[in-house]
Amino acid sequence: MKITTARVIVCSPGRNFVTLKIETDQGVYGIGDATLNGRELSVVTYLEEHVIPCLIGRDPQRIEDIWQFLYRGSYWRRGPVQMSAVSAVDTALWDIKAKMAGMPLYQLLGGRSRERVLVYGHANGETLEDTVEAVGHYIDMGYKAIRAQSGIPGIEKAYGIARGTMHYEPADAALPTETVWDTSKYLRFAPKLFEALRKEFGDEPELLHDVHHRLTPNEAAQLGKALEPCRLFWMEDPTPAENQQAFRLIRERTTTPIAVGEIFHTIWDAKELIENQLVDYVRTTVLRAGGITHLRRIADLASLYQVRTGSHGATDLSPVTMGAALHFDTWVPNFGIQEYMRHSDETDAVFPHDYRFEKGFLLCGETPGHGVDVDEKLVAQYPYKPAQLPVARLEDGTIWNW
Ligand SMILES: O=C(O)[C@@H](O)[C@@H](O)[C@H](O)[C@H](O)CO
Ligand SMILES: [Mg+2]
Repeated sequence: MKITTARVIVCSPGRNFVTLKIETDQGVYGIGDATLNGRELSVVTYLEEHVIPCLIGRDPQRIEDIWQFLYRGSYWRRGPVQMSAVSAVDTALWDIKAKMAGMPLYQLLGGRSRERVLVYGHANGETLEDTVEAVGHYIDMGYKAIRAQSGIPGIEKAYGIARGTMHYEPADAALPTETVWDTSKYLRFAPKLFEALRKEFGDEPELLHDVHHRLTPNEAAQLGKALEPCRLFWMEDPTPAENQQAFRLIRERTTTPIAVGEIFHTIWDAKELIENQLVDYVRTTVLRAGGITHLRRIADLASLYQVRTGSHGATDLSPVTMGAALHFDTWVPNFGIQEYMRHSDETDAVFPHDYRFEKGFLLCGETPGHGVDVDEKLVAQYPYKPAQLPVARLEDGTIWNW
């Protein structure tokens, strides 16, 4: 069996997506997601100039060998551009293998570990009251777990505040939008939000919160401690994880569960955090860390330390990533939760898929492969639009973590 062609498909049905389609001499093809939000075209070039020429003529069944070839063979290993490209290839090859076997992907991975995949939705509001209302809306839709992000009094345009209630798109302009951040206002406000949510909705719903790398370890410990009575499912990315040891300080001071990893690219980014049990959930997904092949290694390491998965699932990861992630989640023994930020109707139409939402859970389909395709005719209606992620500044103008 041979790879005959591989093509990169760029489209913008509401937001930009980069998709890889690998075709074979047996008529079977596979689809992978290579979207790197705000830096999309760098991955397009990496794939077109450096990866695709190496794929033509290769046996697509040799997934492991192709992974090693692309990872080790580049010499310049790791990083978001390379690993998004490797992820797309790997996802497409698993799609091909599963289609050849006539099985849904989760069967090839080892079969079903659960009937359905618990997901959390995104409730956002400009004020505390709006956010409480938005959480109520998700509860009404059947969600069991909800992430709450709110505007903060005195801060204009902080992270995570959606324009509508259902869709949030941070990459909103061709040049980065500048947002403002103030840690002390945030630290005073966040516990009030979660106290109000518990008061309104009681103990039952799982509540999550994304700190988006904004705090120092000490501030993160203060927040975790203040949120303990509100019993969060997790506090996400409380501080940047470049220094993995920074999490020791947070861990020693609070029992609020911690999730990290949406910007990790390999097992090395997560290794110390996992081995020292400094986090509870690892959020790395299929698209960011080398596809199914490498994510499986991260999950296996995590399972030795009772760390569970909590895959990133924002809308900049296309339905292709969501489909593959759901097969992974259906199999992986140490599953925790899956993020599910709904795609727009245009996006869903461009990427026909067989997964579905039911009462707070997602269910992957039974179609052979990962169950997601790309409609190449529709794609032509949505050309690429430059869009970058925002930057954050403190009130005095200092650049901060976004
Ligand atoms: O947890 C999340 O979903 C966020 O951190 C993302 O929305 C993130 O900001 C985007 O994926 C960036 O592209
Ligand atoms: Mg996040």
